[in-house]
Amino acid sequence: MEHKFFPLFVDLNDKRCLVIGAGNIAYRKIKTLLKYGAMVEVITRDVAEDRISELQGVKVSVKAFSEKDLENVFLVVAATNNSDFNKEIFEICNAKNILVNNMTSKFDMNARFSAVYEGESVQVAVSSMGYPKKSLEIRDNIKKMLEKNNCQ
Ligand SMILES: C[C@@]1(CC(=O)O)c2cc3[nH]c(cc4nc(cc5[nH]c(cc(n2)[C@H]1CCC(=O)O)[C@@](C)(CC(=O)O)[C@@H]5CCC(=O)O)C(CC(=O)O)=C4CCC(=O)O)c(CCC(=O)O)c3CC(=O)O
Ligand SMILES: NC(=O)C1=CN([C@@H]2O[C@H](COP(=O)(O)OP(=O)(O)OC[C@H]3O[C@@H](n4cnc5c(N)ncnc54)[C@H](O)[C@@H]3O)[C@@H](O)[C@H]2O)C=CC1
Repeated sequence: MEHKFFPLFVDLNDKRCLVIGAGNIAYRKIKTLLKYGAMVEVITRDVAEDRISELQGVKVSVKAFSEKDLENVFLVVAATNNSDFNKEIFEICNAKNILVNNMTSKFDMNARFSAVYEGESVQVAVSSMGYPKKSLEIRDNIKKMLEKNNCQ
């Protein structure tokens, strides 16, 4: 369903975040979560991206996902390449009021990642309702503007 999301800055430090799926894009999402201090766990059918196994402090379980895995989880990333399964994960998490991102959809999630500019004393997050290319372009323009005006 297409509707506006509320922009919110969330403290992920020491929060349990569960990533389901372990491919190339999951790797990028995990790196982002780690950057903000999250405790990341991965559940996957197989590890398609080897760099995930090398990440310090990330627990990887090669097993089938079950609803029990959601206990005390703050944020879930549905990161498989199976959009039907990712949608199912979204529906389960949403019903439990768990934050859930879905990397194979524009709408079937309750939390989207954004295109971020990190300055020393400013953070800018851009979302374009599910269209990341547009967000990246706007983020890059904002970055230039802030740097030009010495507003980092
Ligand atoms: C809805 C959302 C859900 C989510 O993943 O959170 C989503 C969904 C999808 N992205 C897809 C593709 C790509 N996404 C990127 C990049 C990023 N995508 C990010 C966010 C979001 N992507 C959320 C909306 C954000 C918003 O509202 O603006 C960024 C900003 C943040 C991040 O992921 O951390 C990060 C940049 C990080 C950085 O560089 O700083 C690239 C480029 C690249 O990889 O280099 C491509 C390939 C090029 C292309 O195809 O555009 C597809 C497959 C489309 C298809 O196959 O057709 C879907 C699914 C779909 O559209 O159905
Ligand atoms: N949101 C975003 O930022 C982006 C999303 N995409 C989308 O991402 C998808 C491709 O993602 P990649 O990471 O390249 O995939 P990949 O093929 O590298 O990895 C898929 C992973 O999902 C796991 N998996 C699949 N089914 C599973 C199941 N039932 N249970 C548990 N794990 C399962 C696999 O074992 C594998 O680890 C494409 O559909 C594309 O549309 C692509 C670019 C960016």
